Amino acid sequence: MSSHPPSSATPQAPRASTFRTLLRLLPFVRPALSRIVFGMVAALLASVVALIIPLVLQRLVDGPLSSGDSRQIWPAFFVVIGLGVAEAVMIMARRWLVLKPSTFVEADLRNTLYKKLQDLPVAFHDRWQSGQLLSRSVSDLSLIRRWLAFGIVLLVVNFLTIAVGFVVLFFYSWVLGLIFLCASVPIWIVSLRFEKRYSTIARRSQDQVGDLATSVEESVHGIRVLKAFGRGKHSLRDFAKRAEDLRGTEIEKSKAIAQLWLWLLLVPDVAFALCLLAGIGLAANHQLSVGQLFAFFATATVLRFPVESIGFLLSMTFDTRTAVDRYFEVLDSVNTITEPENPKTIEDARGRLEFRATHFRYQDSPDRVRDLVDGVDLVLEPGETMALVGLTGSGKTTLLALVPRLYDVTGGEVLLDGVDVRDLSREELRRHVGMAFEDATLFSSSVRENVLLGRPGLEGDEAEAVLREALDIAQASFVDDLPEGVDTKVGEEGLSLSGGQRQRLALARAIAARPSILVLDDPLSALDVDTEARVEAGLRRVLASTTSLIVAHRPSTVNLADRVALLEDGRVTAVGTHSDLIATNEHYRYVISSLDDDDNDLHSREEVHA
Ligand SMILES: Nc1ncnc2c1ncn2[C@@H]1O[C@H](COP(=O)(O)OP(=O)(O)OP(=O)(O)O)[C@@H](O)[C@H]1O
Repeated sequence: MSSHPPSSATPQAPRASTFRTLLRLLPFVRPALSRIVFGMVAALLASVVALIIPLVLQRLVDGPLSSGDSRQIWPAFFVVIGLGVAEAVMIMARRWLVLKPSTFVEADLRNTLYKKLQDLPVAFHDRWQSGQLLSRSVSDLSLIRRWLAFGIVLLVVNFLTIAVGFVVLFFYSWVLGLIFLCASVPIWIVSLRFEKRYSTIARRSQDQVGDLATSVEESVHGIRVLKAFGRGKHSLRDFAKRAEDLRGTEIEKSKAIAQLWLWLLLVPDVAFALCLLAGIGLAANHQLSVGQLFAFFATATVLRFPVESIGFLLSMTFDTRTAVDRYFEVLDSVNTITEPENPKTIEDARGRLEFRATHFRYQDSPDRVRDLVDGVDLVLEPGETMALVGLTGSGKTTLLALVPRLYDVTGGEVLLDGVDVRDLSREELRRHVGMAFEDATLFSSSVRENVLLGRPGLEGDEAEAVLREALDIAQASFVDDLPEGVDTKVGEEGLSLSGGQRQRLALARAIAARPSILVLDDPLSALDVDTEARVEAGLRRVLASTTSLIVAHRPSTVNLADRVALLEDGRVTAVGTHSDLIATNEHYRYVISSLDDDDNDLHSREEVHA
């Protein structure tokens, strides 16, 4: 799993404005846009209705209440009731209109992100912490959904309500309206300052959530190691520190919100008091009727919720802006493993593999270090089995990864039947090349699905035959003893199986793909000597028609190969049969003698292979 930032420590690119950032959601929101707009209209109507109620009250106070004509009270009463019901219906309509489409937008955003993650190269995943990706695809997206369903609608509507409300206040009394307007100026200043401060804290908080998710993911993933080494407490300390960092940031966030709230609560109260003072003076001088004064305060009360909620809605908007930023950081990542513009095809794959002056270095390797793969020239003829041998860390796994383009060469070429692998479509390349890794990864599905992963179109008897043959060659008949045979679910990452069992299934998966090139990264390391010998015998049958490049960590694996290539200082310095190289190459003898093998006698199992 990746272990490097981007995390909270990542320097940020220059920030686009909040509006521009949020606008990037538009392509995803477009299908839901009409409903969201209608939702806003419904919410706005609800606000307008709420603002009309004080008008009726004014008529009531200045009319029947002051004249004492009780008959006129009832119509006003029913009008107020009617307006109240209309407001409730509008609010319900708003919720109905926006809730459902926002879930579709969220699902679309999530699927797009997942697709992108599948498409991005291994080099991307090397750099990104899994928890950061997890938090982006779960909590950030749910934030965006809530903002779409609720935040943006109320933000727009509340601003409009406040604007309309101010006009109404001016309508009742321009003096009181002006006082109210001037008194609210500090709110706008504080809100603008809030944006800057809050956005920075929100970003830190969301990144720290990602760090925390990485911690959980790593400790769950490595629970066996932690338990075996009694590192639970250490891991807890590490986790607690990250949780504490997040708590600190959340407190900072709350303080910023609390400061804004202080102004949002204080300013209307002060404005109310000032207006009350001025209003009583105006009413005493008969410049304002009691009904108008009453309606003014009723309207100002209606405006209280929109004004107060602005703080919450702004913080929600800035949280969402951060979530959108984080989301698009992944989506904007460039996939360096590109599809060729004019892909070539290999009609009849023969399986000739050639490394021609191949160079490769990892993107974060320092300039002073020479290329890890530093000019490899190597040819594997069709049907040939080649073992790749070298000291640990010499770049064997890396060289193998260049064949299916898990990484792209940084110089030279890798050719398949004379075609540069970068000129083949990725889909075609993956059809020609099958791969099995030392750390066999299985998925939480059935044995059958895991083994036939590379043959998605296969069904019925044909699928069964391929499955059985692959399991047979990989010596994986243990699957028949599982509770539901090949339909048994192997659990998360196949952890219900032993390491050797997982390796055999991963090997069966590579075999079932029926590639013309098989790339095996020490696929038998977890097997006992006898099982390995049987697998080797099975492989020999398959490998006869398939070109294979096998990283060998045990002399017994070398035994499978027609020839052996020696990787030394980033180059292939010798190619030959095992016995030739033993006889002629000192470094090869040194490497072989340093390899771990339970069975040092290479020839002791020849009868098995015969
Ligand atoms: N994703 C990566 N990013 C940066 N450096 C890496 C990455 N993967 C491997 N390396 C470095 O490249 C070098 C070669 O690694 P590689 O796994 O290819 O060697 P190897 O010969 O297969 O080793 P072993 O025999 O121990 O399996 C190592 O020094 C390793 O630290």
